Amino acid sequence: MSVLAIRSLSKTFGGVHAVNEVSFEIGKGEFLALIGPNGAGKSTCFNMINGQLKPNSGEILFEGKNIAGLEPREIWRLGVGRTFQVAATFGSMTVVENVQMALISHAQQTYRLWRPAASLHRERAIELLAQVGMQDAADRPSRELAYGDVKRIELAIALVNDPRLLLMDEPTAGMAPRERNDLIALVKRLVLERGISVLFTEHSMDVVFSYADRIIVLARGRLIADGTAATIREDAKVKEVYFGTGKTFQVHAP
Ligand SMILES: Nc1ncnc2c1ncn2[C@@H]1O[C@H](COP(=O)(O)OP(=O)(O)OP(=O)(O)O)[C@@H](O)[C@H]1O
Repeated sequence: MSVLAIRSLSKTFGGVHAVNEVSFEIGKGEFLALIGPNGAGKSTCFNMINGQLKPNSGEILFEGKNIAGLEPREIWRLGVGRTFQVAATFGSMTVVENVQMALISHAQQTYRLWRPAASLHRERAIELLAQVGMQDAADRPSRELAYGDVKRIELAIALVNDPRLLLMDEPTAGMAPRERNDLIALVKRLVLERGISVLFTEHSMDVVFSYADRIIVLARGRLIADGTAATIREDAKVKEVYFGTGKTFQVHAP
């Protein structure tokens, strides 16, 4: 059984078919890239899966259960993780406190318990930081971190609820090419080690074609291709929608 099965998913805004009868699946431990030109419907698709948007029609089966239309928190608790931007909100907290906060929230403890429980979950938080190579920075204020390191913390936080599916909408936005590769290589390692399935969007074709196990392509709300890097690179429809965008499908292995 697939971890996630999307069936005929649709969402319209006014008269715009942002996502139009889209169907695809993700297997266990699969690293799946969702690509497409601007306005293709990638974010809309993501936001329906994580609960921020309600679909007009279609099913989103997570481990066989239809989660379409559930609240984001319910979906998260079922085991669908996502990366959140921590940079702005929690800059004054230390790195480890940021992760502890997420653990406390996961355990449904309230914010007012935070102070007396400052050491709560520290051990588990350090463990999660170790998984993303950030344990040495545990007691540094988050605001002092380089951007690439903040992204690693966001990843550690996304692992707090032991997700079986992780959604990453443009995880490397704003990063330099080298940093992008490092982050995606780290995610890929976690996918392999923990057997998590990952759905990610990414504008760097180099990253997508180097790391994704499979690639699905949206254009104007419709799914136009689904296959391995080799298949997608040669797909006539894909070439057509990307023609003239300046994007190439060359693989520059990092
Ligand atoms: N809240 C909204 N209200 C109205 N139209 C929207 C809304 N969100 C998205 N759209 C429209 O839906 C279509 C798909 O947008 P979406 O943001 O999902 O595409 P995308 O593939 O993520 O694009 P990008 O790569 O530029 O982020 C676009 O035509 C967009 O203008």
